Amino acid sequence: MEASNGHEIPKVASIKTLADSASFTVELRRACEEWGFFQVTNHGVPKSLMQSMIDTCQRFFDLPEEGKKEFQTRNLLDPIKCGTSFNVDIEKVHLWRDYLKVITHPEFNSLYKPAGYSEVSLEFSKRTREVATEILKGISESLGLEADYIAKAMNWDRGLQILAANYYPACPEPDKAIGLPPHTDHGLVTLLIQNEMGGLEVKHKDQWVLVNAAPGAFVVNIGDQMQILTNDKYKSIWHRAVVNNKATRISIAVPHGPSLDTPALPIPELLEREGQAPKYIGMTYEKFMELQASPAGLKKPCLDHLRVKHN
Ligand SMILES: O=C(O)CCC(=O)C(=O)O
Ligand SMILES: [Fe+2]
Repeated sequence: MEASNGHEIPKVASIKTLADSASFTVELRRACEEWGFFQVTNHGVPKSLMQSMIDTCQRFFDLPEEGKKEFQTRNLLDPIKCGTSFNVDIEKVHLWRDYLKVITHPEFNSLYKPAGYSEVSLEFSKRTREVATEILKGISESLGLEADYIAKAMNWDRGLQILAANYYPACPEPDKAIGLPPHTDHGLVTLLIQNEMGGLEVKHKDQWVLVNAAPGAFVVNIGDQMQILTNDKYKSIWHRAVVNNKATRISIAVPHGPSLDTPALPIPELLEREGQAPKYIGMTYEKFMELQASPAGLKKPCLDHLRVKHN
C-alpha cells in the first residue's frame, strides 16, 4: 500500500453558534467543495460520552465469539449485525476488520450486552444526530437554501441513522492487509469518531491522505445522496481505512441518510440557478443501499448506475 502523509482536513468550528455565524456557512461551503471531508469541533457532545461509546464497543468486540454469534446475520437492513470481513480464501488483500452495525433511527435498536451498551449508545446516537441535524442545516444554507430544505425534502424526521463500529486489531503485516477498502458512503452525511489510532485515508486530488483529526472532533463526510441532491457540487469522497502493527484501532462511523422510501433527486432550485440539467435519476434510499451491496454495485460505483446519459 502506498505511503501517505498526515494531513489536516478543514476544521469547521463552533457549530453551537450556527445561528449567529455566517462564517460557519462559508467555512462549510469551502470544506464541502474542496474536500468533502471536514472536522467539526465545539459541537457540544462531551468527550467523555465519545470515549464511553468507544470503550463500550471495545467491550463488545472483546466478547467471546460464541457471545456474538446471535448477531451474525447477512441481511442488509437487519437492525443489528456484526461480522468480520476477513476472508482469506477469496481476498487478495486481506480485510483486517470486525464490525458491528446497529440501526439507531428511526427506531432505536440496541444490544443487551455488554453491560452499559444500551444507555451509552442511546445517548451517543441522540447527541450525534443533533450534530448531524445542525450540519445538514448548515449545508442547506451553504447552498443558498432554507435551513430546513434538505431535511424536509429527505424526510429527515424518519431518516436512517446507523451506528457502525469498526474494530481493527494491530496487524503484524500492515502492508499486506487493508482495514476497509476504498468506498463512498451511501447516505447524506457520516459523522465519525475514533480512538487515538489514526488510519482513515481520503482521496484528495488523486492522492490518499491520512486524516489527522483533533481530539474530540467529529470527522464528517459527504455521502452519495448529498452528491445527487447537489448535482455533483458537493461530492461523496472515496475513503479507506489502513491498519497498523502497533495497537488496535476502533472507529465509529455514524451514517445519516434520508428515510428508506425517499428518492434523492438533484434540487430543482439549484439546477435552475446554475442552469444545469439533472445528472441523476431518482432511486429510493433503500434500493440505493441494496444496489451498493449487490455485485453490480461492487463492479462500478453506485452513483454511475444512476447517472443520466447525455448523448
Ligand atoms: O475506520 C474508518 O476510519 C473508516 C470507516 C468507514 O469509512 C465506514 O465505516 O464507512
Ligand atoms: Fe465510510
